[in-house]
Amino acid sequence: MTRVELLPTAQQMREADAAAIAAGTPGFVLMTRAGEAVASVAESMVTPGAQVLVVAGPGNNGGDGFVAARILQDREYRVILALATARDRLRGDAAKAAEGWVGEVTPVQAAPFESADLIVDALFGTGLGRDLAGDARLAIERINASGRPVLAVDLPSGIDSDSGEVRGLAVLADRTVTFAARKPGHLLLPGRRFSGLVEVADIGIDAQAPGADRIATFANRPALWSGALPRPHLGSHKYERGHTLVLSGGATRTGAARLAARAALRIGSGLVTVASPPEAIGVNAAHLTAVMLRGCEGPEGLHAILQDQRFNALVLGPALGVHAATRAMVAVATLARRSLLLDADALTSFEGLASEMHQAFHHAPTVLTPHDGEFNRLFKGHPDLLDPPSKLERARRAAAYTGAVLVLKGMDTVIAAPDGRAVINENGTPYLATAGSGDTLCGIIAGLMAQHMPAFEAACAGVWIHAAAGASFGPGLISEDLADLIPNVLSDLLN
Ligand SMILES: NC(=O)C1=CN([C@@H]2O[C@H](COP(=O)(O)OP(=O)(O)OC[C@H]3O[C@@H](n4cnc5c(N)ncnc54)[C@H](OP(=O)(O)O)[C@@H]3O)[C@@H](O)[C@H]2O)[C@@H](O)CC1
Ligand SMILES: Nc1ncnc2c1ncn2[C@@H]1O[C@H](COP(=O)(O)OP(=O)(O)O)[C@@H](O)[C@H]1O
Ligand SMILES: [K+]
Repeated sequence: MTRVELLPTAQQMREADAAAIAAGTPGFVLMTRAGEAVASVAESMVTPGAQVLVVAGPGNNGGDGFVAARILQDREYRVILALATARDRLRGDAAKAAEGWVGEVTPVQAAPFESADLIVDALFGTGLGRDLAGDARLAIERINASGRPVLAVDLPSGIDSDSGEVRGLAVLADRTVTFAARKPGHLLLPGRRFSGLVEVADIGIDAQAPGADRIATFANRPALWSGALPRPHLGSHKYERGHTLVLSGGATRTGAARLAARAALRIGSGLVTVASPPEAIGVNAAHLTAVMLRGCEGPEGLHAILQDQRFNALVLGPALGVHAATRAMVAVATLARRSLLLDADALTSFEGLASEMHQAFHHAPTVLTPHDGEFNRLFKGHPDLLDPPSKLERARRAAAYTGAVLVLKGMDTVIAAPDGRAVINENGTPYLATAGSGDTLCGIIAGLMAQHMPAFEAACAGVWIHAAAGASFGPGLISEDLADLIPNVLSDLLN
């Protein structure tokens, strides 16, 4: 929890590997340490003397498998080594590791998958370069059909290290031992689901320095943003803690705004006002206490309210309606240059009109919070933003395109900044998939921005706090609960 966790790309791992070798640790020593780590986790998964099937591929991932096989054999496990390539095609350290294996080498077609007590998947790791076919694919089909416990070396074979995508087919592992650092593919779906429990083994490589491409991806941990969390001081007055304005929908669609407003107040925004269309004033008034209420009719109404400079953060979108008036409100809010959060209908109103958002948000802190459906609608007609199979890449490109911080929601929420920084969240719970939970997230993030937290940090913190609040409640969670769970999460973070 206390350290920032960089998730290196496969390329950054190769650079870190080369740096360790240049600093005096031979590649074969790194491979030996990797194989030792695999062997010790394997031992923890079986009883003494168990039958372990190591399935090795053509590269260094296979090399790690050969080392692990030798160690387990020395420790008197019954090891069978199945190789998914011709032995004479092994090169470099992998060939050297294979020389250390004195047992038989079984072709994968003949390997006893179903009778193994444990299968060690050492087919492919960070070097997977294309969709699977041939012997390797057959081996994965057999592993998955066997029903036996599986330990993956570095990554479940078939999972793309950078994107978490399945390249044709992938091993469904119970556990994964990875080296030096987790990779984005361990946190992004579907890779996260295929990886099982992931352990990181220190093999003497420093993978925490971004590589030459400088594009850094991090796991969402408090260490990234807790220093920027707002902390009121003795002399703080409420206006210093910001004033969040949340736009309400019409008479039958007011709940979303109130959920966001309450969350903004709980996260510490000094004041929160719901701006309501005249016909919904009554229903909003009946439900609001600490949150204030103002009448607001359309874009002109919003323009008039924003003459008061103290409104410094806005939530626009939840239940506002999909129409031109919502687009006009977004234009008013953008011109007003306040911290701005756009969600739901504010995004869907721009369906097929994303070009109107091109570089629109560079002038003030702006956060967009689409789920996949909203993202796909918003960027319809922009294959460069929609087509990359990697969620990380889609979010990064959309952030660069709009100039806003992009929060692409889901179980593996990605937060991307226009400058290329990106963060993957992992502390959520499926209980957050409940009506109104996204509205609460809007209020949390806007409330943090109202307190002058920078947009990217506010988005990362907001996503984490929202998820921690949901997870702390668990079964039965409804979105009305979420705001009131924030204080406990906050006090853990601030103390
Ligand atoms: N970096 C480090 O710090 C350390 C890394 N270590 C370990 O090395 C692993 C990375 O090794 P790696 O680079 O040799 O790649 P790896 O994953 O074995 O696969 C490459 C091979 O697969 C082949 N191939 C690719 N796609 C294919 C496909 N679809 N279908 C069929 N073949 C395919 C490809 O062949 P080619 O593309 O050349 O035809 C090549 O032969 C890493 O995950 C970790 O376990 C540790 O030892 C210690 C330190
Ligand atoms: N399976 C899941 N695991 C973790 N978080 C989830 C899951 N499903 C949804 N969420 C989170 O719940 C929230 C739902 O938001 P959204 O889809 O906008 O719902 P709504 O419009 O009903 O408020 C998002 O923050 C999303 O990341
Ligand atoms: K593997």
